[in-house]
Amino acid sequence: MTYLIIPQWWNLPLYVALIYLGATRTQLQTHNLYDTYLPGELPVSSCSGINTAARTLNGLCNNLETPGMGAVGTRFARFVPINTTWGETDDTLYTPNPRVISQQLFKRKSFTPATSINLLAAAWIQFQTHDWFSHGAVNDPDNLMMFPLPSNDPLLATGQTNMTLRRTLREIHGSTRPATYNNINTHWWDLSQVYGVDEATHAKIRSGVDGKLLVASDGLLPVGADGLDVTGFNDNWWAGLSMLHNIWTKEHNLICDMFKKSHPTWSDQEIFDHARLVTTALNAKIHTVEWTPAILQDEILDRAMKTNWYGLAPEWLKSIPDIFSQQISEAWFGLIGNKPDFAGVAFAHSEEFVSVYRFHSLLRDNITIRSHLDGKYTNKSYNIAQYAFRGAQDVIRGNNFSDVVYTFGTDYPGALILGNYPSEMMSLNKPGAPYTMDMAAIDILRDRERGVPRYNTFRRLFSLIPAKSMSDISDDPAAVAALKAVYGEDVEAVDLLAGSLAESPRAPGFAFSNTQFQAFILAASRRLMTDRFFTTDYTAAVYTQEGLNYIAQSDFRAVIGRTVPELNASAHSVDNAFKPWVVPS
Ligand code: HEM
Repeated sequence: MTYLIIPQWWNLPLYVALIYLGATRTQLQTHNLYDTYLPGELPVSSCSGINTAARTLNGLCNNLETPGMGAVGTRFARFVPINTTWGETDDTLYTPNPRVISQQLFKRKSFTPATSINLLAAAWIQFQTHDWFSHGAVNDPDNLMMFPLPSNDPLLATGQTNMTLRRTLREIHGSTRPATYNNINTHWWDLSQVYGVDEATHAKIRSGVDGKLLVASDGLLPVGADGLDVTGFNDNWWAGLSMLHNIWTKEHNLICDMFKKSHPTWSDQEIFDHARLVTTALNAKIHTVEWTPAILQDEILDRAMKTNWYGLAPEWLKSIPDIFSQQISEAWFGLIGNKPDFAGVAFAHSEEFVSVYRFHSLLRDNITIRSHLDGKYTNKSYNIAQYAFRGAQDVIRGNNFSDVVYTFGTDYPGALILGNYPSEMMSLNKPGAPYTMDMAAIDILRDRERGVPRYNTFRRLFSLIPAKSMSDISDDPAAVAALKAVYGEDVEAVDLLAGSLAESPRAPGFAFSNTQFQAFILAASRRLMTDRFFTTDYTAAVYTQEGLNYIAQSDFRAVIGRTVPELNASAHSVDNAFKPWVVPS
């Protein structure tokens, strides 16, 4: 297939643009899927004795032919050829100095808001990434990366001279193949951040009655000895995550009530399994047809995402026989309930996918709680140190839950641009971590360490036109000057995150760059089209018709209205719950 790159595809007429995005997905499926397992390396598992009509905790047996695919602890795949993923070595690993990039290029001097979305949208994407992936918080204590602080660094005054970071835990395959990294969560889109991926965690979150998850007497998640909410996955915790885990726990429990009523003889486990399927699919639908069109506010994107879920065909034409090729069928009928599509490569998230979601600039320096009754700010304000980790509880339980959710619905996150990375994230003290973290420097170093290509190589490998000079990256002279101050004229040295934050033009309404969007095109479809529970088994026999109807009839506004009824009207003041809610004047 001949593929023609159209840099500003968003200027094409709607249907031409949709065809172009479809062709781009095919191009990427052909050139950007690389398995990191050699044949026979993936541990063999069996599905005998497993209820294959339900999602498993560890992700085993989603794929019945290859039961281990996407399971907890399996390797990240790659979106770029394996021989390009060696990971940088000392001669380039620390160049330019990650701390210089952090302080000169990324650091927020004043807050620039992203005014097309609300703070819910920021918490939401981290909540989703915790479903899809994590390299884990442990890292390798015996293998450190270390680089000197730049000569003008204020930290030198404290006596600190270097910055240290533990390497990511990895599997080394000798000198012929690059190291690989394991996902400590399941790769599947299965809401594992809510349900957990192992028996011990899962046992703590179940009530044991009618399929429901455990909540405390105030209706919110219980708190563990570590001061964090008891839920499936609570790493890098903050108020936004606590809020969403609470909402989805409540939603799960409401779905249990529905099933208990219609199937009074079902056991706790039967209700749980069905409620998990429905809750998970509803979450995936909301992400696909609501969150994405909010963060990428463009008519083409809106249609493309709805096509992914529903297909282009009107309902009355959906009963015609599917005699089409896979691609036409996916566009006509949608991915959901269609045949699975692996494009010849086993499913797993990739390192490159992790990298394009380094969205720490979305975080606000302060969250000030508003009253949902009159929209006015209260005197309760929390900086990052106060709203992160154990501080999440102070926000969630120190206020009315409805006021917290209202605050997230009405306030803006930060824009994903240069110079807007919260400075508190550059001196982050995570409980249990061996050092204070400069998250901006870490974002840069992790990509280099894991062999994620720098910006221009990334563009080349993703069928995008590479930049010839800094001014090809951005049409904003200030951004170009900032890039040059750190990278000189060396456009090949620009890191993926730096180039992405600097990049313009963007499609109007896009909160992130077209370079990041290219990886998104591939991943957004793939996590749906490879999952048995979104394809072959998206049926009434597995979900129940009642379950399918529930998913079809719900959006995030409805979820908020059900789980926090006081906010029903506020959530419905907008056509999409991720757009800033209308505050009464
Ligand atoms: C206060 C809130 C947050 C805190 C405390 C936090 C903290 C962290 C920490 C400590 C890491 C691991 C650093 C390392 O590699 O050593 C990390 C990684 C990451 N964070 Fe955040 N983060 C927050 C919010 C967010 C948000 C809103 C996003 C948006 C998507 C995000 C996306 C990521 C991604 C993609 C990674 C890489 C994960 C991996 O390597 O598997 N984070 N964060």
